[in-house]
Amino acid sequence: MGISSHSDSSFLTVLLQDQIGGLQVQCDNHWVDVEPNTSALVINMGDLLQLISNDEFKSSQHRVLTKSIGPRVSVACFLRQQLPPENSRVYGPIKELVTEENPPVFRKTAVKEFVKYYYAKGLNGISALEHFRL
Ligand SMILES: O=C(O)CCC(=O)C(=O)O
Ligand SMILES: [Fe+2]
Repeated sequence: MGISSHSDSSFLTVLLQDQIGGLQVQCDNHWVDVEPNTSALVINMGDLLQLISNDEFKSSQHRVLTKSIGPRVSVACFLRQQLPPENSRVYGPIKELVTEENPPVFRKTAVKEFVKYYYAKGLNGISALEHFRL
C-alpha cells in the first residue's frame, strides 16, 4: 500500500521496514529513497516536535510508492499525545526555546484543534502546522 506526501502529526514516529522499499523522504524539494535496511529503524520527526521546538526540528515530508514486486510490510509506532476527547492539553513552542530574539513562530494549539485540522486537511503535501504559524 502506498501513501501520499505527508508529515506525521506525532512527536516522533518509529518505522520498522521490510526489504521491499518504497518509502521516500523529501529533501530540498527532491524525493529521496529510504533504502530498506531490515536491521535498522527509521525515525521520522513529526509536526508536534516541530511545534514545541519552535521550528528547531522540522517534521519530515514523506510518502510511500507502491511497487509491483510483492506485498510490503511496515510497522509504525507513533509517539504522540492521547487523542481527543480525552486530551485537553495545549501545545506551543517550549519556553526554553523562546527568547526576544527568537520569538514563537507557532501559536499555542489544543491537541483537539490540531488533530481536527490535520485530518480535515487531508494528505496534500502541505504541513498542517502552517495553519498554526504566527
Ligand atoms: O508505510 C510506511 O513505511 C510509512 C507509513 C507512514 O508514513 C504513516 O503511516 O504515517
Ligand atoms: Fe507517515
